[in-house]
Amino acid sequence: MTTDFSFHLLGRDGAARTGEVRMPRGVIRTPAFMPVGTAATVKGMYPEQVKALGADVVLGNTYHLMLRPGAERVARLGGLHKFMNWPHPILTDSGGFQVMSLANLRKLTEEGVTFQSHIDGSKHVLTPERSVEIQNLLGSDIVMQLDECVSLPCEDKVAEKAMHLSLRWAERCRKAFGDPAGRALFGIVQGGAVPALRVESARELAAMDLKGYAIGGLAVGEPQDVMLAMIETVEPHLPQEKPRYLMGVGTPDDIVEAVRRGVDMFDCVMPTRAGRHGQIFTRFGRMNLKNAKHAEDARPIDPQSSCPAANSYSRAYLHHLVKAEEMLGKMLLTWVNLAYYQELTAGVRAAIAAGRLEDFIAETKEGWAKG
Ligand SMILES: CNc1nc2cc3c(cc2[nH]1)N=C(N)NC3
Repeated sequence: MTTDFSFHLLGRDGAARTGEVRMPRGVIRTPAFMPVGTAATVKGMYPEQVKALGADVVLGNTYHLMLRPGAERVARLGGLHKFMNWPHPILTDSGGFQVMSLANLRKLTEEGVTFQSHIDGSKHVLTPERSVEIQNLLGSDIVMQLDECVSLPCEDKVAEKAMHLSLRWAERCRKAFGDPAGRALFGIVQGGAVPALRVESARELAAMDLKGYAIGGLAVGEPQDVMLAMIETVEPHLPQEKPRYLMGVGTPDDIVEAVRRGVDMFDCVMPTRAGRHGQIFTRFGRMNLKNAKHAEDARPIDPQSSCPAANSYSRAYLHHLVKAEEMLGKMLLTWVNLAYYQELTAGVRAAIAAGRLEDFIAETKEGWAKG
């Protein structure tokens, strides 16, 4: 077990890469999909199940955990890994995005952001230093810088102001984080949909020599071609030897297209949230089990899937559970989706290692189209 944090490129296929992020709590095989565990739980899943699916790392959220149960309380109880019984790597988001999307009465200044909790209206402050402190209290393995997220579309000068503030906050996070063994601070590239701003952000962050780089401010409703164009703009300015993480992305198609363009890590609430609402992702494409056409379909979702939820329950039964809004329906379909996302990323890793990513993507998209 290593005491350091290191990234090893094990294979390439065009701009796509496969590798390993090695750290004390375990190895993250890339391209990696990180299930979202916002409030110290991957909703509807046992941690043992999440691990058994092949997930090497889960995501936690500073914003949610600082409000409830509180970062100091989690620290007093031994840290987030012990608290949620996930002894493997955890990446925590900094709160930058959630404050903008969830909190009330926000006031943003150079110092940081003050806001009211969406849970009980209590007042809170998040500065770069406090965000790093909270993530340290949680015991996070990969800490994200605090950034200012703008919602798209926005005026260029708004994106520029937010990008420059985020750079100054990255520097403050770097100073507050220091260089603790086995842990990493990732910067977040901002700049809205303005190529020149994105390039400036990437180059300034690369100069800070951080352990990894996220591309943020995307997957906020912009069309896929805008997101992919932004990745192509930023990618050449990010160090080849460090992990790239596309925040909040995405559908299976988003993921394979972003992998093709050099992204290594992903997180998205899509598989868990959609599963709770009866929508699933499979190698045959998407299905909505609310649809009456499944009411008497005795077939499992996918007999070839290794996931019990996909190979041992009829579509009719799952349709019934979804219509009845039964807890088990949410659990089984979350399991189906996370299993597929892990199966897809495992397939991508193997395809890159074998130099056949383009064939794999073509075969995969053919499967989705057949339905
Ligand atoms: C769902 N889309 C999404 N885009 C994101 C973008 C960011 C993020 C989280 C996201 N989620 N977290 C940040 N700290 N900054 C950028």
